[in-house]
Amino acid sequence: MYSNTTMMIEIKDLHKSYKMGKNSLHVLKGINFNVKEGELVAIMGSSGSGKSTLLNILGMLDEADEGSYTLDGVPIKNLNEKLAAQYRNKFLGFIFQSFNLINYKSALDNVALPLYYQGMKRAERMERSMAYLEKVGLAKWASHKPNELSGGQKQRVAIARALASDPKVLLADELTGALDSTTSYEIMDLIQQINDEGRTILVVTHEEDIAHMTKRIVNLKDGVIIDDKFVNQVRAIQNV
Ligand SMILES: Nc1ncnc2c1ncn2[C@@H]1O[C@H](COP(=O)(O)OP(=O)(O)OP(=O)(O)O)[C@@H](O)[C@H]1O
Repeated sequence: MYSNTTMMIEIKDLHKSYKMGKNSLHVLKGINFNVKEGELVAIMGSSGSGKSTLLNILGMLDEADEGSYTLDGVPIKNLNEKLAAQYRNKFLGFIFQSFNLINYKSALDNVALPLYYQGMKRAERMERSMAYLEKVGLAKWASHKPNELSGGQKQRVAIARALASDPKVLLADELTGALDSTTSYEIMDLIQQINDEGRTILVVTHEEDIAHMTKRIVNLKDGVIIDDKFVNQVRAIQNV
């Protein structure tokens, strides 16, 4: 079904332990999985199963102890720190449960900030940021600060910020965790639209109904994948 599709993420025999004094906690115990371009994948598992650890490694925010990770054909281990940072900015967009917006900046400036760090000229970054705010339905709220926005609106700003760099992969850690169910489904509807346009998205969640709005569910337990299956995607908007 995917024979002509690019492999976006390839992970082989990934291990990660945390040192705890003299002891070591083996959190990821040989993870193997691949994600093709355009997939929408949920990573599920109970608390402590290693979901965030895996997402942090996929997001190049942390390194595995063993195993290989290839992102869009590039083995991550071969990159020096500077290249890794450039690669992360270019290829990956992050969305968090707690939005991680800067409170004293407007919605527009929050979206534009990563573009500033990438060296984009002001006129271009403002135009692009406005276009992404429009895409997430928040053009009218561009000048508002995060504390004037609802939780769902804040997450829309965060999604616009993640998209503005045009990353190949979006990584979301419990993106609906701070939202009521109606707002969660509206946010998942936006995620589904973004995926429909071909963007690869991975969503960590512990909520079954959110996971079923993706196309594939990977289940982690005690640091290993115990189940990896394609599912019939539930359209989020039916639930609103
Ligand atoms: N930096 C760290 N140092 C030590 N132990 C850690 C560290 N980060 C995570 N752990 C431990 O590793 C295990 C897996 O944590 P992780 O956050 O990946 O799980 P999770 O599945 O995302 O859980 P949750 O759903 O509660 O966020 C847990 O036992 C956690 O306490």
